[in-house]
Amino acid sequence: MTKSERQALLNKGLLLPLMEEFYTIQGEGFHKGTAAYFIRVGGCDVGCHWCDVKESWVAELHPPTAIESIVAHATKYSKTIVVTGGEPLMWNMDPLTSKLRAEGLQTHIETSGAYPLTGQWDWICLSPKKRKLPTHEVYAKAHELKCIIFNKDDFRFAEEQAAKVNTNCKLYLQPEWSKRDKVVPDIVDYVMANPKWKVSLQTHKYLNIP
Ligand SMILES: C[S@@+](CC[C@H](N)C(=O)[O-])C[C@H]1O[C@@H](n2cnc3c(N)ncnc32)[C@H](O)[C@@H]1O
Ligand SMILES: Nc1nc2[nH]cc(C(=O)O)c2c(=O)[nH]1
Ligand code: SF4
Ligand SMILES: [Mg+2]
Repeated sequence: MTKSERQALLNKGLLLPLMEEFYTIQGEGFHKGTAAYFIRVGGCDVGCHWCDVKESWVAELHPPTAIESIVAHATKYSKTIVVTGGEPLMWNMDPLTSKLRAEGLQTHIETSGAYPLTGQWDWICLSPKKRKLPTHEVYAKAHELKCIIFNKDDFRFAEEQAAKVNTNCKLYLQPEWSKRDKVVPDIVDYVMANPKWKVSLQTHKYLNIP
């Protein structure tokens, strides 16, 4: 395959830069505790300074992988598939999600929402970032809003984002991992005072699983 043929397939979402795929327990948010197969797609230019997967950022470092092979692996492990990254919405997610759904699998996404929403999703976890805000469409369609708390201004940002999502959207505050000791007491107080929010922890990091 020539370089331009490969690029054309990436542009269509028929190949995706695959960083890793693994079967684990969803650690975060509404589906925390549920066994799920994770597909981590490379490429992200949002640039969160505390990102826990910076190795994902440069798409070219991850092999362009046929979606048929990603789906074939996924079907062996789980009925619940979480597509994450990197920022998965930098790629056209229509072909991957239609193949996953054709196999009867539930499609979940973890996204900043900073790029146009593609794909058919059973669950959208939107985690907005100040540096590159979500699109209007993803606010309307998100099932879960998961705001990361690194400092006190992030509570203000979280409320601003909560005002933009649909009324059925579940609301979560999740401590930034490196600041957890400092911010957890503030999150606890905040959720007790504002019970429309729930706490989300990165439970996989406490369990020492991927
Ligand atoms: C690595 S991101 C990939 C998906 C997408 N780019 C996004 O940000 O939603 C997956 C989830 O981890 C969260 N996350 C990343 N780094 C974190 C950290 N240091 N502490 C807590 N959550 C973090 C993100 O906000 C997001 O909800
Ligand atoms: N166990 C586990 N749960 C997760 N939930 C969201 C994750 C992500 O990086 O998107 C993640 C992850 O990396 N591992
Ligand atoms: S948007 Fe997601 S993957 Fe990209 S830098 Fe931020 S947390 Fe990391
Ligand atoms: Mg993670």
